[in-house]
This record gives sequence, C-alpha cells and structure tokens, in this order.
Amino acid sequence: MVSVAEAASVVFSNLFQPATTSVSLTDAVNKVLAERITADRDFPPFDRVAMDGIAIRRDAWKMGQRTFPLEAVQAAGEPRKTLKGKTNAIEVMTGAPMPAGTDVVIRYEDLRIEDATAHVTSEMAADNAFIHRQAVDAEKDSVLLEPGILLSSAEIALLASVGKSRVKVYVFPKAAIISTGDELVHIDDIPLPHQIRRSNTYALQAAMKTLGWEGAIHHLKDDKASMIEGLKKIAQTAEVLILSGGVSKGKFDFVPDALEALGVKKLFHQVSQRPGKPFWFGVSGAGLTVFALPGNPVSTYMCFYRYIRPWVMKSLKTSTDLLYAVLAADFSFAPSLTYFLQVTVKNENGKLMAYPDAGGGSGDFANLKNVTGFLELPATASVFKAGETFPYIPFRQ
Ligand SMILES: Nc1nc2c(c(=O)[nH]1)N[C@H]1C(S)=C(S)[C@@H](COP(=O)(O)OP(=O)(O)OC[C@H]3O[C@@H](n4cnc5c(N)ncnc54)[C@H](O)[C@@H]3O)O[C@H]1N2
Ligand code: MOO
Ligand SMILES: [Mg+2]
Repeated sequence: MVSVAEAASVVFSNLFQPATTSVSLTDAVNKVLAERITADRDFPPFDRVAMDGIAIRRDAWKMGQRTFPLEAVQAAGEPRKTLKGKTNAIEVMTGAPMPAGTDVVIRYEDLRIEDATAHVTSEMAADNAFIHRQAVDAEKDSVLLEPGILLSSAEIALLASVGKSRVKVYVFPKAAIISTGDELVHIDDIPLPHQIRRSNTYALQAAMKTLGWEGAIHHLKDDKASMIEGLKKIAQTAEVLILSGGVSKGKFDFVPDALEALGVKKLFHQVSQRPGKPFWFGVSGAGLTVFALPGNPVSTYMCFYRYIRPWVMKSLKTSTDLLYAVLAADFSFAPSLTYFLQVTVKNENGKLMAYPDAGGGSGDFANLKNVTGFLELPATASVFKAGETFPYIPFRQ
C-alpha cells in the first residue's frame, strides 16, 4: 500500500505526451496553449492619446500660456497629424496617435472652447500628460505568452491583438471510460431488485467534459476472459483507460489480473486513503495509462479529482492551482489513512471556510450534491480542529 503522496508522485511522473492541434481563436478559451506568442508590434504600437481633449506643447504651458487656438482635430483611426503652430492645439480623441510636436493632453473637463480657442481652466491640467507611451506594456518581439497557459479571456484578447485567428493548443489524450460489474444495467433499463443503473461512467464523462476532455463509455462484465477481450479491443483506440469497479478483494474483482494479462504494468495497487483505498494504477509499454478506480461512486469521483484531473492538466503542460481551505468545525477520523472529507466551502471575508458534511460513506453518492469538494486530511493525525488549514479539492464553484 502506498501513501497519497507516493501515489500522486507515481501518477505525476507518468505523464502523457500530448499532441497539438490548431483551433480557431473563438474556440480557444479553456484550452492549453501549445506555442509561444510574441508581440508582432509594440504594445501600444504608437503614443496613444489617453483622454479626450486637446494636445499642446508643454513648453508653451511652461511659458504661462493658457489659451490655445485650435488648428485641427485628431480622431482615433486617422493617421498621425503634426502641430503646425507652436502655440496652437489640436483636439485629440482617446485612442488617436499623439500628434507630432505635442507632448501633453489637457482634458475637455479642464478647458472651455470659445471661438475655436481652448481656454484652460485648471492650473493642474498639465500635471499628467495622459499619454499611453509606445511600447510601455510590451516591446515588439517580446514574449507575451508561453506554452502551457490555460487560455482565459485575458489571453484571448492578447491573441486577437497579435492577429492569431488560429491558435496551436494541446490535445487531450484519447480516453475510454469503462464500468465493470454484473449488477450494473444501462440507464435506460428498469433495474431488477438486485441491480442498479451505471452512474460512475456518466459522472466521469461529465467531470472530463468540464475540462474539455471527451471520453467514450464502455461496459465490461465480471468475467475474466471476456474482460481481457473487451479491454484489448478498447485499448486499440485509447491512450488512457479509466475503469471503475472490480479492483478490490472480491471473487469477481478481475480488473487487476485482466490488465496485467493485457501487458499493463502495475505501478501501485491500494492507497492509504478513504475513500478510494483499492485504487490501481499502471502503464503499458505501448503508451497506455490505466487508472482503475474503486467502484464505490464517491471513491471513483474523488480519485478523478485528486489524481486524474491534475495528471491530465500536468500532461498538457499546465498545472492547476493548489487550493487550501480552513476547517470550519472540529472533525475526527481515527484510521491512519488520508481522509478526503466532503465539505461545503463558503467564502467568508476572503477566507475559504470548509463545513464538513461527511455523508454516509463511499457508496453514498447522493451526498455529493450537497457539497462543493473534498478537504484532504492527512493520515498523520486523527483530530482536526476548526481553524486548521488543509488542501481543498473543489469539484464545483
Ligand atoms: N474484503 C474487502 N472488501 C472490500 C475492500 C477491502 O479492502 N476488503 N475494500 C472496499 C472498498 S474501500 C471499496 S471502495 C470497494 C471497491 O470495490 P471494487 O473496486 O472492487 O468495486 P466493485 O466491487 O465492482 O463495486 C463496489 C460498489 O460500487 C458500485 N459500483 C461499481 N461501479 C458502479 C457504477 N458504474 N455505477 C454505480 N455504482 C457502481 C457497485 O455496485 C458496488 O456496490 O470494495 C470494498 N470491499
Ligand atoms: O475506500 Mo472505499 O473507496 O470505502 O469506498
Ligand atoms: Mg469489488
């Protein structure tokens, strides 16, 4: 049996080598950038007028001049104009190039215009130049974005500004989601009294979808020979297998044997955690990564968020932030296992406060609808006090 830290370290040292693809900028949000983006021009590309008003020469202001004849209007989108009379002004609009020969903008709020002449009404009007200087934000050819960035709306704006209508992004590995268990029936079927509908595969597929990752759903029976055959077939088109069930000590828990028969090498089986203790992880020489998760639905769910989600994000060269939350009430858990406590986290004055709602065990997946994530309580303690801080693994906002 390995610890949670050991299991995570094994999983994260077996990352997947992602392929890349090109997507339209309009489809790029939430994808991971796979190319370096440099500035094709200075940011901003010219001295940009930052306030609507008039542009003058500071020298004229310094000489005491407060009245400026208006000789032209410089609109945004017009080529840069030049001030002809040294004691004149040009009316300028935000976003326009600063006219040649001018070096300070006086806002309309600080002047009055009469007979095509601006009369400045504030002695402080020239304190600020109101010019957004060429290249102050970024210089031409400087690096704006490195590969591995999860694209948010902020990066989309940058990509648009350098004319990237198509963007190179990393591709998620091809995944198969496989349920096992003879008690499980299709969701459209009416279960007999001893049967239940499959839910883990749908939960996994949905959790993957929130990351932008697709996965095809399969089901295998609790029969070793047919499981090996089924896995062989599925593995032909998949790079990652995510299984649920069949990994514990039962007479019909054939998943570890079937995987090894397929040539998948076990890297660990059993993690000192609750839920999710029977978790099995392995890789094959052919580049297949296999997460065989315990079947109890809360275990399946927790293992996805604690191991698989960070594994895939790290494989796509991006890592997700480690969050922490403050336990809001005392909690005890005696076994020397890492305990993933179900909690509802509330933001109270900027602090994430985690309210325990442990639920009825790893079979009680109905409780997941009441909580926002898991608080990771270390195996080294059994009493956890309100006010202590622990890693928090959210599965919803
Ligand atoms: N003697 C022992 N028995 C068990 C141990 C143990 O250490 N010694 N570990 C327990 C723990 S912890 C867990 S978790 C489960 C894991 O069992 P398996 O991975 O073998 O899963 P199954 O036996 O196939 O199923 C367990 C449970 O989950 C339900 N299940 C499975 N798949 C689905 C699905 N797709 N949708 C909904 N529900 C599913 C299944 O019906 C079972 O009720 O083993 C304990 N036993
Ligand atoms: O640890 Mo199991 O994963 O109780 O359900
Ligand atoms: Mg079992």
